[in-house]
Amino acid sequence: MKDNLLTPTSTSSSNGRMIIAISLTLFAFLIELYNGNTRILNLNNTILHKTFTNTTLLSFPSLTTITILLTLTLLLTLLLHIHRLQQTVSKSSIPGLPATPHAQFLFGHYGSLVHPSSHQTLFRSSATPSGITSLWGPGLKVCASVLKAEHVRLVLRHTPSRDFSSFVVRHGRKTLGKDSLVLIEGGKEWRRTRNVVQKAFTIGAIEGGRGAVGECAVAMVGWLMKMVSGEEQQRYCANGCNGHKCVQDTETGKDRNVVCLDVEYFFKLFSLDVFGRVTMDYDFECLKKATSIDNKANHHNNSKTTCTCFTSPPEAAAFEYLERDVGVRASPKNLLNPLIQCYWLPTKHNREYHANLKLVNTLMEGVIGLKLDEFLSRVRQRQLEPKQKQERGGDDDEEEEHNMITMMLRSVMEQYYQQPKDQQKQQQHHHQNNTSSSSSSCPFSSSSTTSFQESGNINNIIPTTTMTKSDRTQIINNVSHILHTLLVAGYETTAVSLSYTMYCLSKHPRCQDRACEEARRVLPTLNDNTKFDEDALPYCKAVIMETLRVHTPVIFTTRVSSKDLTLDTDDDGGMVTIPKETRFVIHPTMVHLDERNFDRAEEFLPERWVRWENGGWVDRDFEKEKKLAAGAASDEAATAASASTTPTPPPPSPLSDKYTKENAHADTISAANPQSFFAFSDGARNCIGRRLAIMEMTIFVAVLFRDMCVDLAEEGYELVKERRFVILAPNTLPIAFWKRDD
Ligand code: HEM
Repeated sequence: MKDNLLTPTSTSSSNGRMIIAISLTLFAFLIELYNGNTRILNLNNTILHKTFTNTTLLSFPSLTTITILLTLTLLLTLLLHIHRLQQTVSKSSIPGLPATPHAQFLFGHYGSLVHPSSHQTLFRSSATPSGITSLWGPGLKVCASVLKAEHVRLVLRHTPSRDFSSFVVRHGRKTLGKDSLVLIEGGKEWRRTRNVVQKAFTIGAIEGGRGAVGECAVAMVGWLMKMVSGEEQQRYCANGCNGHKCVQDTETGKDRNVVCLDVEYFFKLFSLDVFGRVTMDYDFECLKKATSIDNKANHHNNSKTTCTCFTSPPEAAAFEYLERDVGVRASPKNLLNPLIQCYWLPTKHNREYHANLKLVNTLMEGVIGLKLDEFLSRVRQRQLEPKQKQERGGDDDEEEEHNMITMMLRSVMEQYYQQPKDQQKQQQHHHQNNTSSSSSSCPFSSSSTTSFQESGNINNIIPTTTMTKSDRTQIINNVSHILHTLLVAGYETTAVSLSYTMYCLSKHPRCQDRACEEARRVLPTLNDNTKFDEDALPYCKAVIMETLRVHTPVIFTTRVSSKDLTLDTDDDGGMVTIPKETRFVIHPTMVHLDERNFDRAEEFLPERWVRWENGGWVDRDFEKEKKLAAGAASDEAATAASASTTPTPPPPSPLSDKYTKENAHADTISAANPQSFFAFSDGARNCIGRRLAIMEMTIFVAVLFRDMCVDLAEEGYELVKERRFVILAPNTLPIAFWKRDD
């Protein structure tokens, strides 16, 4: 293990000397004053002089004297305290681990944590050889960070408890509701809420959404094609906008029509449309509305190369506003700004906030209300059926209610009607007292004492008489909060990930060609009967996995350990015990880009996830390849066996011929270990939307690259990432799309 760096850093020791010097000077001044000897400070005849040289000081101190002495003593104590804190933060937060520099006495390493560029220094500079770092969190909480995949897995699987700043929780709850899944720290309350959502995110429900995702992807790519061909140009991009343009292909010298867009905005529309159709059984028509508004009035020509003349449909704009609002209000910059912290102040910001929240709530509640009516009418019908038929009806229910929103309604109602009456009343009362719909209580909150269990048949639980108005409001509200939470967790993450995919593929045209080959083979035609299946598109899926590995959108996640964890610090048997209650900060990008976890970690190589076999791409089996390689090393027939661990390259094709050398380099990469991949976190608290997100993005990549190509739209463009709350997103990302001519 490295030497322990427990010595204070040079900055903090010079700060310490300065503090001691100031304290001593103040102390000397105090003594001088008390002796009435103010002449050395030339204070004769000043108020201070009169105050202190008056007889009152020596006989009986005046109120002013006491106040001044007290203030000075307090100041002195404070300075000494700060000095002590400075000394503390310069040491390791966990005994046995090296100290990490750049800690600050008030916020610890928080300042460096929030700046993406500082992560590298922070997490790597002072880590043990196995990648463990000790940190100070805000308020000098003890923190640790781990880089080795094995350690990360252990931490994430050990406990689902997260630790949040109280500001994030406060503002998050205001918008997403008191029992928002993402904001509950852990424990039984989290488990109950998670179960409700989990019941809706079944494999069947997600697979049932493939058709809708395919349709949204085809609509978006179809629109891009029209833009490129100029069919839509007149309407959207006329009058000087450079969104649509004709450029010369550098390789062939031929003219090429392209459309250039700042992509994140479009992927947000796509992601919202998909979310609506898959989870709410509702079509927001965001893309359609955004692209069919005659935007000439909104036309602005401030971008040199990228078309920006679109207006967000109101729903998309409202979701976007609320998503950003939490980040703005919880930002450390605004913590002391009452105009931002107080929701009730009549400011422009607050008016906009309330209007957007109302718009979103009205929309959600309207959709849920309709679904609830449909569901109730089915249940009532069944209640009227003869008993025998009711008993057989269980299976039909399952089929009929395979959409997510109905399944959520079902779980919420089961919970609600399983509770004793007095608890239902209590919740309604609580709801009525909270005029803001977003702060109502939830039936599966901690106040509920009933166990969360399968009820068997919901037909027997729902009252046969009409549901009371307050029951209805309560149920709609709870489902609305769940949907809003899911939307916040899944909307921007997906759009940002798709944007990064465009960036990676622009930099790696050889991967575009391989994705195109696969898409054309698997999706020879695109029509109403096309079956979209991400599992049949392993290469496109590998492109998504590799993008998420290299550009992980969620910047970090936290866990609070519930027991001591012993981890190795180096290869020589060194160990460290990290005490319970330690807060772990896990930074997935740093883990993914660490050579300990992935071979040639900095390179973008989808081939680490898939191999060519029997005329198509298949997922690579890391464990099997590892065993084969290990067996081969000890075996006589080493050469023959090791050949089977090296993926067979695909046969040359007209598309990939151009990139023979690059492809050969990619095909020799060793298999990725899926257990070292943490873009969706791990353990019981992993991302609930992982499957949906991968399905949505894989299908989009296949549909797009089947017929189109992408490139960076601005020469010399450099990817700059900005932090938005917990997401790291590209600042701008201008991408040029064009139609493949091969
Ligand atoms: C590329 C897209 C996505 C990425 C990279 C992503 C990533 C993550 C990560 C890293 C977490 C934190 C888990 C932790 O603290 O350990 C998370 C949580 C969560 N995600 Fe996702 N996510 C994505 C898409 C989605 C989608 C589409 C949905 C739903 C529609 C969703 C719903 C959630 C929810 C509800 C949680 C909170 C789970 C809990 O606290 O128990 N996510 N996600």
